[in-house]
Amino acid sequence: MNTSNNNDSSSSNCNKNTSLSPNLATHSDASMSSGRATQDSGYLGGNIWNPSYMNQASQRSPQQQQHLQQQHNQQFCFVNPWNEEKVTNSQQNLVYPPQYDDLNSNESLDAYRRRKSSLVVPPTRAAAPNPFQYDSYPAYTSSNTNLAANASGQYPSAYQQQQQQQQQQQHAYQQGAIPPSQFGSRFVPSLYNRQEFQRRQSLAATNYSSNFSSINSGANQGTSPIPAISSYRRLSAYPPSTSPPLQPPFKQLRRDEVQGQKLSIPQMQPCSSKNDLQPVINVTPKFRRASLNSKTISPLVSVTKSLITTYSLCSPDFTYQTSKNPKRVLTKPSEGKCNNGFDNLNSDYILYVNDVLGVEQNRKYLVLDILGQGTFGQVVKCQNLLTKEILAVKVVKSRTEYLTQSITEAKILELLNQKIDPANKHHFLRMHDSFVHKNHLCLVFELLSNNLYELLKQNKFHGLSMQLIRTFTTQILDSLCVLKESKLIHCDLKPENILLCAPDKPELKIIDFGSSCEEARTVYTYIQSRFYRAPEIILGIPYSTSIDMWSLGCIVAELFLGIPIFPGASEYNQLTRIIDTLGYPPSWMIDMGKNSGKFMKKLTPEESVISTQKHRMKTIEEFSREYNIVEKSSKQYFKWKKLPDIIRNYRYPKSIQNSEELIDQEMHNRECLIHFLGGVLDLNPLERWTPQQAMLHPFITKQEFTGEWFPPGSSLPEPSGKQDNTKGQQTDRRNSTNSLNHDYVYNSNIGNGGADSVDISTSSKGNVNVLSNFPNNYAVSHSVQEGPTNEFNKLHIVEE
Ligand SMILES: Nc1ncnc2c1ncn2[C@@H]1O[C@H](COP(=O)(O)OP(=O)(O)OP(=O)(O)O)[C@@H](O)[C@H]1O
Repeated sequence: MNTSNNNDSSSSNCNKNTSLSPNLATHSDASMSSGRATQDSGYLGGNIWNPSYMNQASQRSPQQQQHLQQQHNQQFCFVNPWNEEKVTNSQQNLVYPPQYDDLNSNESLDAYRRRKSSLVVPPTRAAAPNPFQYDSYPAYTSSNTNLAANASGQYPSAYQQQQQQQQQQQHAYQQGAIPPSQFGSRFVPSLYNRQEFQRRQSLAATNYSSNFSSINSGANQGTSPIPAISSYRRLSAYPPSTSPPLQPPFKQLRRDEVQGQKLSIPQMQPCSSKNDLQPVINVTPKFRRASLNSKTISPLVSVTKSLITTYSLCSPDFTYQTSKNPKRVLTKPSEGKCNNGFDNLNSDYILYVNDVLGVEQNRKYLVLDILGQGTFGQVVKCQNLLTKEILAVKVVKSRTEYLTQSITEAKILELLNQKIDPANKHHFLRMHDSFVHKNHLCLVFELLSNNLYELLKQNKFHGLSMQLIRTFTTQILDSLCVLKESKLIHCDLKPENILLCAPDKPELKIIDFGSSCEEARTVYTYIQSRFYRAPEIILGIPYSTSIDMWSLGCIVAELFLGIPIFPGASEYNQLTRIIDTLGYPPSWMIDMGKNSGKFMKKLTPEESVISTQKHRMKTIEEFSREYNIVEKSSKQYFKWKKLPDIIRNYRYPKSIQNSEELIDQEMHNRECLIHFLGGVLDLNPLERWTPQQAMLHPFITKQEFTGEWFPPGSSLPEPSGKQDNTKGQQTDRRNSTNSLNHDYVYNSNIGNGGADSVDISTSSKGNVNVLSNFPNNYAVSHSVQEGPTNEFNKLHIVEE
């Protein structure tokens, strides 16, 4: 053998495999002819019939071929499928079939050989029933076999057929037919007419049965003249239309043969229940490796959960440390510019997932994710590694002004948590701890869920149900009652600062006391988020806890409408929207406000003739010209301008649109809400309801609402004025359809019941019944509210 030749070396390997037995060698083609073996190896080592090899072989000189053959004669025996009668090792590979009696005239030799060879393995198929039963098909058996129907017209059973075949075979031998033993290992049990055999012969079938190999060996020794019948039958023995699937999977069998395993062909057995199946369950399936705890793991687990171990097993040099993982940065911008590179430009600490906060002060808060970002800093979800508790940590900006204000927040929360509401009943955020990390004050809070803005967003900015609004409002009012009694002002009440305790419960808590102050120390004048900013703050007059009630009114309206009721784009725009919706504030507020002149103008004597109002808003042009800015006109979010109209005409929930009764109920509730909002969104802070008063309103208490309601302790002699105010018609007398005239005198020294400390003298000149404004057919103009989100559904279910 030419060992310097690649082909030869590969063939040498093949020889090792195929030298097991001549017969097995004949069928070891599947793997060997699958691409790796070259043309020569097909001959030298593969020991298979290979058309390309045959071509090559035919092109070689007889000397070359003889030489090659001699090299391998001692190692294997190739059985030429066509040299049926006198097969010898020396000639079998070199001789073409002596006759091609079924060769089509237009068929090439190669095509013929391909057609005739069962070594061109057909695709694997499902197992078939006993193939002998196919012989009973009349169309086939009548012409080609002796297995015809008996006299009664019935076809013999498989067993009867076998018996019949054996008898026929014996008879045929006696008549001079060539016994299959003379064909080497080849025979077809049911067919021993030579020509017929030659036409239908398949090498594939002849070596699959273990019984069969022993029979063959017996036959070769001449001890068994009558071959036993194999329970498997070659494919080509079936009529084309009824060819049964191959069984068992030949490729696998050949592979097993190559690996030297003794073939054991499963025998057919009757099977009546699943217990008869006796499945073989591998305790340790192939391709599994041991895990570190001595169990085996699947390939899937090894490349997913156990990837690190797998890598380690693949390469001893592989090392892995969690600390070297790239950390996900949570802060934007993430470039370290201040505080030794720890902070970004905005003095925000640059937070990464898996950072540990508070180590310098014996704390260990593992950063998990970002929860929110605000003016004062960032709020991150953390795990206290010492207690395993999941919490929220507010990492305050490192600038002094924020630090000072946050210290105030911490003090107020401490006061609320420990002194004012130790039992945790009044919906204030709980603070657990505080520490300093890299010059940042960190406040540790209980972990809460979504804020109300996020809830509305999830609800596609559609309003919440009345019941849910009531539940939320009651809780907020409860907090505001406590704050008022404690003379504390939150100063930044908005949906973002009201958080659900859990995503599936309508319980909430008030957060962010970073702007809070004592009523007696109202140092800052520029407070509250714009949409929720009270008119007295915009105008610049002294303020009290009533600014929180204004914010509450804006929040309640937003919960109903889904979007802010006063979404001002600027302070000017904010005031314009408020006035458009609710009318002008009382004159004393405008006169008193430090900022009034910025947004308003005193009416000229000519203008005063047609209006009882002393002031008017500057036009956009006037304001823009004066401040050299481009003030844009208000974008209208609602078709209607006045609060009662906006509320009344808001689309109905889908669930009630088909029920007249439910619509009536809804409209009644809306009137109640309008009345409630009228009291809370009173432009006059002195007349605005306190949380205690609002708590008693029918909207909260669910008492019957008759269209009129006066808060206890109210010093207003004419409550109808309140109702008219809700229509935005009280103070905007130019547009007024009814004439009301309240003159208020601010006296901060008088502290009586009612709203805030105020001495009020009123003269009411009109009265309109709210209920009389109900449209007759209000259902017609309402669009349908789309379905709520899942999150909202959850709340809804809890509520209803
Ligand atoms: N305890 C908490 N649990 C879950 N999320 C929280 C918690 N505290 C705050 N958040 C989230 O972080 C956001 C910002 O928090 P917070 O309002 O306290 O920060 P801020 O800097 O004071 O903001 P603002 O600009 O409103 O003053 C909140 O809107 C909320 O979504």
